[in-house]
Amino acid sequence: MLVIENLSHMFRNGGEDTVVLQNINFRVEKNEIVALLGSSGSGKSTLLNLMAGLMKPTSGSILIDNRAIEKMSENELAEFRRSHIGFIFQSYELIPHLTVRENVELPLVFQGVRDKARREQALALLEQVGLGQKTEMFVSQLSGGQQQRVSIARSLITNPSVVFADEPTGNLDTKTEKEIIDLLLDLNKTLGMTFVIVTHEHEVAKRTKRIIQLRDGVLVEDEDWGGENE
Ligand SMILES: Nc1ncnc2c1ncn2[C@@H]1O[C@H](COP(=O)(O)OP(=O)(O)OP(=O)(O)O)[C@@H](O)[C@H]1O
Repeated sequence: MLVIENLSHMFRNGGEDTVVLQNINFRVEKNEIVALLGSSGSGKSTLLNLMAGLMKPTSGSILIDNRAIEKMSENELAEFRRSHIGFIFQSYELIPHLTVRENVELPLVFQGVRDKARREQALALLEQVGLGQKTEMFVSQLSGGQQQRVSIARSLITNPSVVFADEPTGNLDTKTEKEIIDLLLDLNKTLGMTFVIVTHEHEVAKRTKRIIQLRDGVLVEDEDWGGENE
């Protein structure tokens, strides 16, 4: 359902070309949870930006649900992103003066979903991420780990085909990091949600069943090692 085909990208700065991704190929099936691992400068952010349709690749293709996103117009892409792709960011990107529930509802506001239906879906997801008691608090009153749970609930509310998590535990302590990855593994299992977790930490990556590793813009390893519990 996410297919990366012969993907290459270069940046052109004043006559000089920097090749950042070289002929990347992999596919992520529906219901999979994978880690995209690489050290700083390996090309993770560039790959993520391409997969999320935020940039067009120099060559190659990104298919999500059999649709080549690099071929879409800006409008098509904006609409496709809203309904097919979820995001989780290192710094949560929540709106501090809205409540927890309002933050989670926001993507549905943009889709024109009615009040009552929005509220019900948001409350159900907040229950699922362990924030059933905090729905009417402001996000600024929550801990980092709780804020990341809100952002996870928000990423799921449109029932996307894939959720991209960009260093989702980068701002969290080790214990909270473990809890957040536990939650993503649980949501993968219970909802069948597909996650791509971008990280530079091997400790985080090895908790998923499959690790795709980038080095200097090249995919050096794509290992399905069975996961920690199997
Ligand atoms: N706009 C740009 N112009 C030129 N080079 C760029 C540009 N953006 C990124 N790069 C280069 O591309 C390479 C990969 O960068 P990228 O940000 O994708 O790596 P990363 O693995 O995400 O690193 P980090 O974990 O530090 O964010 C780096 O060498 C970087 O300097």
